[in-house]
Amino acid sequence: MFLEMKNIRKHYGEGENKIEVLKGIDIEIEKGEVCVLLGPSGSGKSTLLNIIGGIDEADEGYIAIHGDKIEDMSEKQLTQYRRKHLGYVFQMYNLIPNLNIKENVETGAYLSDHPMDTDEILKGLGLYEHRHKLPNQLSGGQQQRTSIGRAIIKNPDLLLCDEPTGALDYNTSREILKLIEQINQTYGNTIIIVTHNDAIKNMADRVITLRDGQVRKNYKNEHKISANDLEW
Ligand SMILES: Nc1ncnc2c1ncn2[C@@H]1O[C@H](COP(=O)(O)OP(=O)(O)OP(=O)(O)O)[C@@H](O)[C@H]1O
Repeated sequence: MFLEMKNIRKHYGEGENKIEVLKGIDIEIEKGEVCVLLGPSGSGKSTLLNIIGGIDEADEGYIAIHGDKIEDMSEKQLTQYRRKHLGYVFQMYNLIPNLNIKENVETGAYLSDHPMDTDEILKGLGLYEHRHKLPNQLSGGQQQRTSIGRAIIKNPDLLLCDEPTGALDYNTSREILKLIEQINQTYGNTIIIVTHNDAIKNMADRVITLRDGQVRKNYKNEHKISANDLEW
């Protein structure tokens, strides 16, 4: 199993303010799967993604990648894990405003052992001609493509996408989802997409729904369609 989560629990606050955000999550994801994580606002999706990403810590339970438990890792190993295995795509792109598009993509290669060629990535993303521009000179879709470039330049085993289309219109969203699909097909990386958009589950290999900090549904999608055919 590529990614295994077992009895993940997480709370925030103490006493009267204590909220149980994740109440014992068990999930297994195979290598190369596109997994869509759905659930209402506040159900714990981003918290779970941040725990998988090693940015937040669970109170209980464990996450193992390739059989290596994250909780057993030293700070140094955790840094290695983030560096080697993980790419992160955020809803609001989080680009560095005073670096151009090429430089923003290159920040993702920092400290990576075998980064991919930046120009190749820029060409694949349709950003090559814009490479010398600053983020605020590009559309939302182009900025999101830049942030995807930054996440994939180190060719991560695991690509985590938190509402990657949340700020985009229908056509641009579909373009971004097609890009994510193409990355999965080309590099075989495992991809987790957190979204509010129910339609995106149709392009997934695995669909997981959270409600109130628990897994409500977890199934393999036998009738996967291409991102190009998604409608909402
Ligand atoms: N750092 C934090 N401190 C306190 N409470 C938090 C923190 N992060 C998240 N929460 C709370 O945990 C709950 C789950 O939040 P989370 O962001 O994981 O949900 P979500 O399913 O991703 O929601 P959304 O779809 O709105 O992004 C919410 O009630 C939120 O207010």
